[in-house]
Amino acid sequence: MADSDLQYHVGLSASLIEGARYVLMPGDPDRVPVLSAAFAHARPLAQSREYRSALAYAEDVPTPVLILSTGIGAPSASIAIEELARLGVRYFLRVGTTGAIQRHIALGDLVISEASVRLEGTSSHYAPIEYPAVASVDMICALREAACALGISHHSGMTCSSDSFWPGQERRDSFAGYIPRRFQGTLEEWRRLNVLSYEMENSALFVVCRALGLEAASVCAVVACRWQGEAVSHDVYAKAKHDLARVAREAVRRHAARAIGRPA
Ligand SMILES: O=P(O)(O)O[C@H]1O[C@H](CO)[C@@H](O)[C@H]1O
Ligand SMILES: O=c1cc[nH]c(=O)[nH]1
Repeated sequence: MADSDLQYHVGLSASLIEGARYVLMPGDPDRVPVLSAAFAHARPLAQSREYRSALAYAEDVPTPVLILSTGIGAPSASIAIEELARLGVRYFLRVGTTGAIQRHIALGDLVISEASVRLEGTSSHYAPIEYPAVASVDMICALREAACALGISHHSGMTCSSDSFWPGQERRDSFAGYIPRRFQGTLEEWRRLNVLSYEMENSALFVVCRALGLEAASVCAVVACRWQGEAVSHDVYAKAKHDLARVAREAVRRHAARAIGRPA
């Protein structure tokens, strides 16, 4: 493919990503070097808007692994999926942060999302609201196995993806204490429905990928415990991001070992 396939937003082309089939997708561009460091070799690729990228190599993964930040929120994540799919990427793993709403989940634990509540608007541009936002079973298995093998505390289950950080996640410290009526009491409702945590991109990732025939999953580090307060812990994140990177890399290795031989 010629460089005319340079994708408008992510600033990448097929030749730049060297046939990568997997992408690790953090929200925060600063997580790209952290994820890169989990691989034996990695090099920066491009920086375009919120999309910072690197290409990583692992001896036991047949193609390079792309790492690309998506910024905050579902619209920019959906743009990244569309543009990378055009370049041949097929497996999309979000490597994010999240706020727990269940009391048995501790700061620094990882949450593997099996499915996510669609409290965002982007996914409805791809499929009606009745369409479930579910992750790839094979990728969930690879994530669980990776976390177990590395001895990293983790949970798997439902998450909730909100278009806003404050009202949609019913944060009591929102400016002027403003939470619209439709979100009042929702944190407790999701908690009683066994939702594990809030973040902002999972459901769009799962719906867009399912709709387009791609595979997706998500692992997030818990940086807030909402029954303890609204604060997000930088100290916890500083340690947990390395656990996230190790689990992501090991999950790709395990998934790729099984995916070899599958039709492209
Ligand atoms: O840390 P990342 O991956 O950005 O994920 C979470 O953090 C951001 C909000 O602070 C949202 O993008 C949310 O989903
Ligand atoms: O509470 C949190 C923490 C991280 N990301 C979110 O969206 N919410």
